[in-house]
Amino acid sequence: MQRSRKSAIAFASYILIAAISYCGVVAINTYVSTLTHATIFYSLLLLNGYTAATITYRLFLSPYAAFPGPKLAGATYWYTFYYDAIKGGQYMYQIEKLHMKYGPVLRISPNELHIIDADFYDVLFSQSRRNKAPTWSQAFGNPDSIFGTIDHHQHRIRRAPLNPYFSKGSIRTLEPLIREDISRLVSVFRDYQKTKEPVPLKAAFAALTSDIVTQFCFMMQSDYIEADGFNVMVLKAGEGATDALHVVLQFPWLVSLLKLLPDSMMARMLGPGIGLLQDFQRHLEQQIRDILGSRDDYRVDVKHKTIFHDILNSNLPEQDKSAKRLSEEAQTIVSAGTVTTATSLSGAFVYLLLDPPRLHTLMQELEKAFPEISKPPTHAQLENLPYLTAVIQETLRLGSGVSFRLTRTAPDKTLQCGDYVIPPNINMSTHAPLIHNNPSLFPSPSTFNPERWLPGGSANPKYLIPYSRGSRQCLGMHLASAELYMTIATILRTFVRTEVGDDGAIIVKGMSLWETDRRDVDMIADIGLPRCERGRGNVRVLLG
Ligand code: HEM
Repeated sequence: MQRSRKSAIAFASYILIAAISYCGVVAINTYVSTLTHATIFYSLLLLNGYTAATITYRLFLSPYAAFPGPKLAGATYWYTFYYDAIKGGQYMYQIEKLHMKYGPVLRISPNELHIIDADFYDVLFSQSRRNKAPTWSQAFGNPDSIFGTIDHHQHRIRRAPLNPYFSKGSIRTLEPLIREDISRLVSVFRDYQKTKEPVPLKAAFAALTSDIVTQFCFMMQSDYIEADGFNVMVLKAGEGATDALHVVLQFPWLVSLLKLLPDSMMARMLGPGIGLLQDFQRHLEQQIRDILGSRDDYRVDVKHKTIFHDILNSNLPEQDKSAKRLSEEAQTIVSAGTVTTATSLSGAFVYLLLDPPRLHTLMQELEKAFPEISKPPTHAQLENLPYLTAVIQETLRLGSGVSFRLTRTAPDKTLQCGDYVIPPNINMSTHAPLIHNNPSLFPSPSTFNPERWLPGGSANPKYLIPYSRGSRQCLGMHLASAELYMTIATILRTFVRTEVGDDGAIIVKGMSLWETDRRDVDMIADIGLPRCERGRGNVRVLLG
């Protein structure tokens, strides 16, 4: 567009805004005094000037203005707000449509590009210097946690003491704890089997993952597995906390405001589960204060070592060892490590139980590798099972627990994506579900088809990105992997049998879906976590 035409549009916008405001002033003139009228008039005039200048800058002068996309999205954040906050997590789907019109690099807000080129993913989410876009730092209310840390170097420093705790080797030593917790879950499932009550699978798996992560990191026994109904309120509070995500992204100061409210008011606004989360947070804060109070002791090899001991023992600067920051870190780890894996675990059971032939193939593999139920294979042995691995890859493609768009900026590099040259410091984002559901990468993307991951299959592991990549990729990915492999294998092997009927059809015994189908797991909205149809999502099975 030529500069003269752009200026004409800017001028016309200004005139329009001024005219609308003037009409408003004339309308209220009847009701207010002359003095108030004058105040309103000049305020609106100032506001108009500011708005017109902002819009002119965004549309014509900003470094984002060179990229294609709807003008309204480039002019105002209300465009994003409309699709995500008002229409409920729909911007991801609108972005998909806009990519079809505008191409792989798209301006989706005044200061964000969305990029759909799967081959650019490893460039964007790389180990090189990448900052997080500031908008997302506050998104979950923990701006000083590793997740909320904007600057690349500061993120590296803060993450360094945590990496060994979550390394593959460390998770291997954790296997007895994971196995013990899965056995506790099996015992509770046996009670459900006796009473013939449907098992709420997602709540059960959230109890499992929550018990594992709190024991592993904080030596805390939350015992949600044995709690009535698996303490479903914790799952609901975790999910409920993201309900406000899109509003918080537009008004980040709301988080600080909410934190000032008394607990009882928070519970009334956000539901009773928040009370449990608050109890848990208080417990963590006490634990941190206790450790900080015995600063002389934390360097010795304590028996009940928690993640805080590692952070306090590290060379992190003193301000990063404050109780407030450690508490933010702890909250991030627990919330990131609970609902995410529970979503994938419950998804896997739905996909498999709806597909007896594929479940049969998996059961045959498991029975061979795992002949005695009392002697379960290790995580490493399970990782060598090709069909189980394919089932988990396909589950993570279709139903991973994170749907929000991940953002990065390259502060000191110009990046090239196809024909586009992206200057330093531009906020760029990608929605993993849009890559995972791209039919040119994964034909018939909504079909559960583990075979696509087997040797000779069409799927390329390069495009499977549930945990993201680069220096900020999921801290808990090895833990999540151990939980997925060990839980799926143990629960199936303990409760499920399959056989071929006289007519050649596969008969599944021991477990069946209860009032549950794909609608209970298929994502139709992005609320940070993938959200299924309203009123659905309570994945239940009967054990018999
Ligand atoms: C299937 C399960 C899981 C999925 C799909 C998943 C996915 C992700 C993704 C996509 C990110 C990157 C966010 C970003 O780039 O900003 C992330 C970060 C993170 N995840 Fe996970 N996650 C899972 C399980 C876990 C578990 C079990 C833990 C527990 C410890 C965990 C802890 C974290 C933390 C602490 C971060 C922030 C890392 C950072 O910013 O450096 N996640 N996860």
